Amino acid sequence: MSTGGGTQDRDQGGTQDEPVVAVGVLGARGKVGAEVCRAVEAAPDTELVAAVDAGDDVAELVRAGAQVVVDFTHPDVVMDNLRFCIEHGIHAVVGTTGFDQGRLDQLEAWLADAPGVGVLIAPNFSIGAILMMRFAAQAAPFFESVEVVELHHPSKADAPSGTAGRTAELIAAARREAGSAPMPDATSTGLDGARGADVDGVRVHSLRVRGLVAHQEVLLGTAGETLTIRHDSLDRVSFTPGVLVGVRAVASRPGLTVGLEDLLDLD
Ligand SMILES: NC(=O)C1=CN([C@@H]2O[C@H](COP(=O)(O)OP(=O)(O)OC[C@H]3O[C@@H](n4cnc5c(N)ncnc54)[C@H](OP(=O)(O)O)[C@@H]3O)[C@@H](O)[C@H]2O)C=CC1
Ligand SMILES: O=C(O)C1=N[C@H](C(=O)O)C[C@H](O)C1
Repeated sequence: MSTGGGTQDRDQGGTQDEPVVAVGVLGARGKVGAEVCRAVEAAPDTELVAAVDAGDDVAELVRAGAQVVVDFTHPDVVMDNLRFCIEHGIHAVVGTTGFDQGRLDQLEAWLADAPGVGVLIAPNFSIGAILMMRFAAQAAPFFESVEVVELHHPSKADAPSGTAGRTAELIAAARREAGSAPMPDATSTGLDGARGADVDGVRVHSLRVRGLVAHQEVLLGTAGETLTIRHDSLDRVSFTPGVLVGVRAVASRPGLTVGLEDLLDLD
């Protein structure tokens, strides 16, 4: 569905110095995509020019003049969407999960043939979740044990969540850099899955419970004390300010960027 014109300065928002960004949304009728559409329409410096969902013609993004596409679809379709965007010179801000190293390598290869195009992939766009990941990585070398528990709604396709996978990788990297010892675990017998998934040596446990949105705890422990770092997304509006940060920045970051943290002034 086209929703209006392409690139222009908008009377109420964009100026000569601040052009309005023409945005297309893929997954526009989904839980997060619908919130993103509302946020893009409400911001003074972005304009929703195309709202595309399953069954719609993706070429509408080109016809509508989208400069940046936001993708919140499904791990099974996101690579085809990104190939289309890159081939058509459209920058992409991606919330959809399911990216392993193989997929990131493929994106780098496509982007090498499209200089100037930027793709930003962030496993979580909420500021609280980004800080939770950072605090967990900072704390991890100070404790003998660190495990991740992620809790989501039962419509979620992937497990563990992209956020939990990224958190585990950041924890593992921080512990490697600090020379931390392997975590203690005497388990020698147990049911498959009882100890969760092993992500880079960090145990990750996935719960799917009706009523939940998106939640994560990182539990750290050492002799005589524990520390629990918890984040809760209670509403999907929590993701939209970060998405808009990405929309505004992606055109000035050609190539592949993973994670929103480099775009925020966290240090
Ligand atoms: N990075 C982040 O901060 C966040 C990431 N996510 C991730 O975003 C993704 C979407 O989540 P959520 O909104 O909850 O999921 P939903 O299932 O609610 O929404 C996905 C939407 O995309 C549609 N869709 C499917 N295939 C295509 C296609 N080829 N082109 C366009 N649209 C398509 C779906 O249609 P249909 O239902 O008909 O298939 C659906 O409307 C997931 O991977 C999730 O993990 C979620 C929250 C935050
Ligand atoms: O599917 C979801 O809902 C979410 N997906 C992302 C993930 O897999 O980490 C982000 C957030 O947890 C919500």
